[in-house]
Amino acid sequence: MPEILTLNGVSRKFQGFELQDVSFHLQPGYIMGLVGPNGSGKTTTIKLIMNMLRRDKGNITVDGIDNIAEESKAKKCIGYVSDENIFVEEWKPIDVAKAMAIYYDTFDKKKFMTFIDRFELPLDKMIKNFSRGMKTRLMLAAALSRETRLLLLDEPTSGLDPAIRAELLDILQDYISDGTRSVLFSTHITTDLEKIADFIAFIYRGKLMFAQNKDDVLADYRIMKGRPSQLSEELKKQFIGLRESQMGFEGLIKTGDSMDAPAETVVEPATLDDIVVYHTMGGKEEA
Ligand SMILES: Nc1ncnc2c1ncn2[C@@H]1O[C@H](COP(=O)(O)OP(=O)(O)OP(=O)(O)O)[C@@H](O)[C@H]1O
Repeated sequence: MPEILTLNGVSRKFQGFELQDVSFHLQPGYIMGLVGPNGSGKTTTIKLIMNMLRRDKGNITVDGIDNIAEESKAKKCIGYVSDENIFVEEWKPIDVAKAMAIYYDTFDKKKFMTFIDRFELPLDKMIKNFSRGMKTRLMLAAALSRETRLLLLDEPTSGLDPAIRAELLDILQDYISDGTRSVLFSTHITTDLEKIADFIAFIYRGKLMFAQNKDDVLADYRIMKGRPSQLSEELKKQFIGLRESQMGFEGLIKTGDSMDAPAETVVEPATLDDIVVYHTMGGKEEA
């Protein structure tokens, strides 16, 4: 079975920003979370996969299909949820169903209606009068109601209330459970990723810092805390990001570098949030 998604040396330049040489792949049956601070290139990466933006370099395949040479075939494999509404604002959910049935031969109206009901969406209201979370739920209902191999979701959980968010995470796990499909979703809510992601791709200032198994990522880093007197210049150099105060210090360090921690410093597991936040504070560049 081919990889569900492959990016090879993908680059795109805007004024003041460049997505540089991004390469990663996603195998069937897995969920990958795309993280990084505001403006780091997550939406740009997702739009390049959707060919909504032209890349300058590199190539992208979806289920083995080149996303430019065979664009419509590739897009049929993808269920896409944008960070903004993609439907005509004057449409009601029933108009979305009509349009989906025209564009996609695998669209299942019954399934769509079941999701409309499950996501508690009104049938008789125009999309322009939907809240942000309702718009996201509608795009999810549409994306989940046809046969796809990849769900490509741009911050799908950020506008959702906790109950629907938990439900969505269950839906995503269900989606990949037969081992033939995958999910790539960007988010700032790293606790969602701690729950369901198998892989984490971390983009910062247009560069892919890593795309790795989540457990390996968590095993790779530690938080070290201590008193100011324990922080030598030598130790400072080891930190990826460091916070100092008169009371003490706390920083992110590679697990290997934490092995010879000075006596009485505290070394703890790092969360994904710690890993993202400390990487963006500056300090040592990744090897
Ligand atoms: N069409 C465009 N024209 C010019 N610059 C753009 C365009 N699209 C994106 N950018 C720039 O590319 C950079 C990355 O933006 P992008 O939306 O990919 O970030 P992001 O990681 O998704 O951020 P956020 O977490 O805030 O959604 C930003 O500096 C943005 O201004």
